Amino acid sequence: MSRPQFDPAAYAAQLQEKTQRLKALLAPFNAPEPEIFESPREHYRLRAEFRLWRETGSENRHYAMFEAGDKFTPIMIEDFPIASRRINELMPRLKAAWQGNKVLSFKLFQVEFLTTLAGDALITLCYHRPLDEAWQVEAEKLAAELGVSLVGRSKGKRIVIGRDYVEEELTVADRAFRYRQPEGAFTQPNGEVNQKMLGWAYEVLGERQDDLLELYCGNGNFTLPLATRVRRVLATEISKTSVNAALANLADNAVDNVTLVRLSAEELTEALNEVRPFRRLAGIDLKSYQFGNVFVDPPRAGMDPDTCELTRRFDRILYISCNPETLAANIQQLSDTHQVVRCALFDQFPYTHHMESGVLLERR
Ligand SMILES: C[S@@+](CC[C@H](N)C(=O)[O-])C[C@H]1O[C@@H](n2cnc3c(N)ncnc32)[C@H](O)[C@@H]1O
Repeated sequence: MSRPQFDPAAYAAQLQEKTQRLKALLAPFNAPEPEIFESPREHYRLRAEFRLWRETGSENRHYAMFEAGDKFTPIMIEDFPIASRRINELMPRLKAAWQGNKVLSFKLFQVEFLTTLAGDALITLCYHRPLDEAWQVEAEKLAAELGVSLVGRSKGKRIVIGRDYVEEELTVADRAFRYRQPEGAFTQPNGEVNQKMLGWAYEVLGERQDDLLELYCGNGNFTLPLATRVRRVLATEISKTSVNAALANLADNAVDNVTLVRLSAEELTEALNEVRPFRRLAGIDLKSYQFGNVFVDPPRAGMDPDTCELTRRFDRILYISCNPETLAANIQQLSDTHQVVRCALFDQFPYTHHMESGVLLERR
């Protein structure tokens, strides 16, 4: 993550610029006016990742970040107002702990914080050395002192002290959903805005009598509330860690109309096009679904052309995107059969040019 230029006075103008950019990208498709969902101006980011910068000739290490494109000029970070209050409270306490403790600080090069609106916290410490018993003893003391879970990482090895996930609670249409969000897998960075996105998607999908196909479902962030709107859901995701979290989240929330399969979007497309069978789909009767709706939330690259083509089969395509350029390219591919009937801008990433958006496409 490069350093966002924190400047609350500039927030409104930056959001206006993003709104204009989204409108311009969606103008060729006669999209309606976007609904705008603002972010808190500070303490909105639930995750933060810092490199550590070691003073020359000393073992003192400092939190550091870099501007995009410049890996050599560290910017020392003492506090980080865009990050959650919990991260800001933990940062100096963690730094004091490693400055006074060689076992914890030796070859420590990166620190990652993961927190939740519900107040949970997990810290990942990344090392350029193997982790031994002495490290584990000190790390256990530190985890207890800070009241967090701790993960030590070194060359593909991982030691977990406490849990390897944080617990979150998000409310959608007056129902509270409990989530576990695993370390090392995707989570939405801006909790308040995420909750607004879930509410928007829930409202826009509406109450349906048929089924929903979900691609790129992650830890089940959208799956849980959207499952309450339809008869059945078939949800897919590529990451094993996220799939395991999603399975736990479905069980914890007693959501029982979802079938979850670990498949890439490309593999699912092949399965639905009967290009080849997949063992992971054994026992699932794809033909038994009455899919009227598809929900997608792909990574920045958007949907590949074949997956995008697959979504054309559905009357309703609900699309959340973290990259408006690839969103526009996908809509372009679908525009002869589908039209944009709702759209929204979710300001997940204040003080950066990044934006999250959502569209509902319906068959013409
Ligand atoms: C933007 S995240 C959205 C996750 C989830 N909807 C959420 O709100 O947390 C995109 C997800 O797509 C998954 N992913 C990336 N490439 C994929 C692919 N080719 N097929 C399926 N899932 C993929 C990632 O692991 C990640 O969980």
